[in-house]
Amino acid sequence: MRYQGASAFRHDQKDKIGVLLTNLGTPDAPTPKALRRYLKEFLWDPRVVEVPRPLWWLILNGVILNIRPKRSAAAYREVWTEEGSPLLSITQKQAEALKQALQAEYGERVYVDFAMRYGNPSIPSVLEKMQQAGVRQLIVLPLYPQYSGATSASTFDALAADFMQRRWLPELHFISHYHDYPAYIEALAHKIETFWAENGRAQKLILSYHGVPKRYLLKGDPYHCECHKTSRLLAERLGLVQDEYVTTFQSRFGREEWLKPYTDETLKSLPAQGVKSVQLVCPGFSADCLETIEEIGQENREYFMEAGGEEYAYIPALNDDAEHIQMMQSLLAPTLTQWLSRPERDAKLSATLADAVKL
Ligand SMILES: C=CC1=C(C)c2cc3[nH]c(cc4nc(cc5[nH]c(cc1n2)c(C)c5CCC(=O)O)C(CCC(=O)O)=C4C)c(C)c3C=C
Ligand SMILES: [Fe+2]
Ligand SMILES: [Fe+2]
Repeated sequence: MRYQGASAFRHDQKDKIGVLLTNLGTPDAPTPKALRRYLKEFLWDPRVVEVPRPLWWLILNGVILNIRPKRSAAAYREVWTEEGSPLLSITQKQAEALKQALQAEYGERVYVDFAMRYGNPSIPSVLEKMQQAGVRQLIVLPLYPQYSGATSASTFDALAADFMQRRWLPELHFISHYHDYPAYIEALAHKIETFWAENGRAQKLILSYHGVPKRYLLKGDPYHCECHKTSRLLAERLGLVQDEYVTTFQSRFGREEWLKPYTDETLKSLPAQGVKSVQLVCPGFSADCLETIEEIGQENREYFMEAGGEEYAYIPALNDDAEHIQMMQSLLAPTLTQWLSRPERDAKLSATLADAVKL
């Protein structure tokens, strides 16, 4: 059978409105074996690595998957906690807090869950769970504030691939970005101001975003512009002038040129320009993860200190902060209120119709 139906469907089941939070994903364990599986899925996604498939298959399977898993596993071990991968445990907490908030406001008709684009819990497994639970209207909120083909569009691909196999599709609202949403800017600004109130201010604030190959920008990916717009709005809100902050890009992969300026090179060059104290914030990461805790919290700190820097601080991501959850709640509110204003499906009538079909 080509299309998967909901054969266990009961006509007296109440319809629900689903809210699905997604993030990138993470390995199941900090081991080379789990990393190999995770990186194989992640790096084979043509949205992530735009290189002709036969050539990339050879490089990925012949070189990268023989070297990278061991190196990445060592890095993941540095950040792994009793709750597992930080990205997974924080996303889980975000979903739980959002569920509490939305159900308190709208009641049990709203169903909240989370999924990962790569690894577990997978998008198809959570969509199946939601369909079984009666979700007929679905809002998907990928927790990527800035749109990129490599992240937001790739998440849409995974949804579409699942829907292509399903008989009964939900009504869909896909939130493709929120880089300039006022409550997001406000939550970031408040996080930074709270940090300043407790720790004082550094000479420079570094706004570091995950990079992508420069080629993607030249081909029309709006990610670079959206990062810069987030930075500008945040700087305006904080009253920062041009030389008090800088936007940089981190986490390069491979040999080609990525978006510049690079975070590591910027940090290595700042002390010689007289900047001895910096604070870093990563507005594109909605949850702390390997790339913030290890790369920004540890690796880049060493580069800065070795270059003559004196004070270095990382300001954590918004994670499951109440203000972050409220931001998500207000982002979802217009669609939720609109959908909730429609009459509920008449379960009683449907049950009768179903009986009629059986006769
Ligand atoms: C190979 C190219 C990569 C592109 C393009 C890319 C874009 C991109 N990634 C994020 C967010 C995250 N990336 C994370 C880890 C990570 N990213 C890449 C490569 C690319 N990312 C790799 C190989 C890895 C794995 C770690 C490693 O081996 O170094 C993470 C952290 C996941 C975790 O488990 O903690 C996040 C989050 C964005 C936002 C983005 C483009 C905009
Ligand atoms: Fe990445
Ligand atoms: Fe741009």
